[in-house]
Amino acid sequence: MLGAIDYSVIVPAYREASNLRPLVTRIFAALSRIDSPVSAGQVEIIVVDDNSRDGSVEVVQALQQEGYNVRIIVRTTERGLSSAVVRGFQEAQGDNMLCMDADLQHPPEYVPQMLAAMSPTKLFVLGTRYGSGAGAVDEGWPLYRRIISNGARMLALALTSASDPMSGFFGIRKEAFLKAKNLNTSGFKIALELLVKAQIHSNAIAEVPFAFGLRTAGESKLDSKVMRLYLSQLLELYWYSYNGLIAFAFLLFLALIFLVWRYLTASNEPMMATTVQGGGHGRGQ
Ligand SMILES: Nc1nc2c(ncn2[C@@H]2O[C@H](COP(=O)(O)OP(=O)(O)O[C@H]3O[C@H](CO)[C@@H](O)[C@H](O)[C@@H]3O)[C@@H](O)[C@H]2O)c(=O)[nH]1
Ligand SMILES: [Mg+2]
Repeated sequence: MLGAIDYSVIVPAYREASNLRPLVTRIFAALSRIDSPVSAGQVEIIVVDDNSRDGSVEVVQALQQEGYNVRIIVRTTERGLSSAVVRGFQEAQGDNMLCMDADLQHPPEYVPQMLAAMSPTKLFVLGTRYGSGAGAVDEGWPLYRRIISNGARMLALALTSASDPMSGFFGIRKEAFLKAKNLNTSGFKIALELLVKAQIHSNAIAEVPFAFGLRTAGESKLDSKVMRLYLSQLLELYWYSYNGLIAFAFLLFLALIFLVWRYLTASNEPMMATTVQGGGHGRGQ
């Protein structure tokens, strides 16, 4: 697979050894189809792994030996989805960079279309789970996950016109990525961060409806810490995008949500239980 690399697919991965082979082979199979708008030889895949030590490195080495243009970066001093994506973008050879999850929830068959949607005028491509052509977003999801997903989306409405900045399946042109300064790389929402800080206007966004799959192997790493990080990221982005007054109003709104939540959860607790739970047990992000 020689020739210029125009497209880089960045895959943040933590303990995803069993998903990497199907991911890589399905992406290249989709690119090798006769109707693919992008050819396999133009594409590299970069897995950014946070020292999973679960055999991911060996899987990628085997795929390389079979001729797939894939490499793995193993980070040992940093952790977190968003910072892994940024690291991948920094290492990418292609001018068109796509981010997708390792766990096959972002279907590999959409990759050619997502890559081809980027151009000098379409600086950002977003896989969206909303609108016509998208599969049912939350089929099979528990209620709490649906509420979190929709709540998170609504809170970002005033920051971008993109229909689904939370999908995690998105691409950005290198020149736009380089424009974004002072990125907050904590948590999961790097797409929203880039949409705001690279100042992507609505007419520069291409949207591709897709059906969000179910994870069949490994575990989700989205925990309450990720949600708290998202709220603080939102606050910062409101501050960045608007004047302090609107950010302050948003802070009050968040405080109100918090109070309602405390009230609702407290009413389900015994009278004596004024303090609940210890610290989070999620991975540091
Ligand atoms: N390198 C690295 N990768 C990570 C880390 N945490 C998660 N990942 C990788 O990031 C991808 C998404 O993580 P999941 O744990 O599968 O998250 P999810 O709950 O399915 O959330 C996904 O879907 C959401 C939409 O419902 C998205 O909002 C979110 O960004 C993500 O794409 C997976 O490939 C996972 O291995 C980390 O600390 N480090
Ligand atoms: Mg997932």
